Amino acid sequence: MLLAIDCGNTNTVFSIWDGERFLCTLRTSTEHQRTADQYYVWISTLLEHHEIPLDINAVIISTTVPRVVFNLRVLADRYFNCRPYVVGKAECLLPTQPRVDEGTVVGPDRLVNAAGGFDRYGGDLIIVDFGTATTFDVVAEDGAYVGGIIAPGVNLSLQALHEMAAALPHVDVTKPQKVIGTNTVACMQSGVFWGYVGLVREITQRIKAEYERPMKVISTGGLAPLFGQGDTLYDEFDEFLTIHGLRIIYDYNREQGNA
Ligand SMILES: Nc1ncnc2c1ncn2[C@@H]1O[C@H](COP(=O)(O)OP(=O)(O)O)[C@@H](O)[C@H]1O
Ligand SMILES: CC(C)(COP(=O)(O)O)[C@@H](O)C(=O)NCCC(=O)O
Ligand SMILES: [K+]
Repeated sequence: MLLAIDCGNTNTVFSIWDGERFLCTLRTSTEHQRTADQYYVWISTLLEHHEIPLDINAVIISTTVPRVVFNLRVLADRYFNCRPYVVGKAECLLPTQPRVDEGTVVGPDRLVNAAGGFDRYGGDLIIVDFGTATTFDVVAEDGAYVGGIIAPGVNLSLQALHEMAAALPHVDVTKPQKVIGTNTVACMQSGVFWGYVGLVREITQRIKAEYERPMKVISTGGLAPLFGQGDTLYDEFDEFLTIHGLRIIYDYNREQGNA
């Protein structure tokens, strides 16, 4: 069984596969202090709940938080008796190399999205990923990651307003009924919601104009559907794009005989 780990700045998602068959995902908050033993107790309890035997013998990790790698490596070594592939490290091969400025370290999540997106939808893509940051990844005709955009995440923007402005409360993002807010919460929700709809529309349009070839827009991340509602911001929403990308990169390494 394969354990594929997608660790973002906010949440870590473990997905479990039996051969090619996807079994389940488990989600926890990202904390670099969490030890291998703590992960193991958590995974084994949840798998027991799902009635899935714990028979993991391969691990692949993508993380935007470098400090979590140590404990995840210990987890793989101590409990699953294997050496994990860590996306972005030399030991993990990529189907295509990114084409970016020399010395740039691309977020592994973006390389994984590019691999998953290319496998599912072909090249010439814009992938919009709503995470801690909102990222736009441009995938070329041959599947290479060739750049993109990093914007502040939706919840990060709302949190920043609350933290930096004494009179602004903590609010959750939602689609407001009206644009003109008539109370503080409605004003904040309108600013963030319509601001992000505009951000996504403007950035995708500008990428398309600069790229000079027809492109498909794929969205992923828990908040993506909210912003697509009733609008034509994306061609597809793909909740499992990142874990699919991890699967593709894992298979590629096996095919290449990279043990
Ligand atoms: N379905 C959802 N509804 C509301 N908020 C969500 C949903 N999914 C994720 N979030 C929030 O979006 C933010 C980014 O989460 P996530 O996509 O897990 O980020 P990352 O990949 O950077 O860890 C977090 O604040 C999370 O709580
Ligand atoms: C842009 C990111 C912070 C997004 O991370 P996330 O929101 O998924 O936690 C991450 O991809 C990252 O740290 N990137 C490094 C810089 C780059 O990709 O160019
Ligand atoms: K992201």
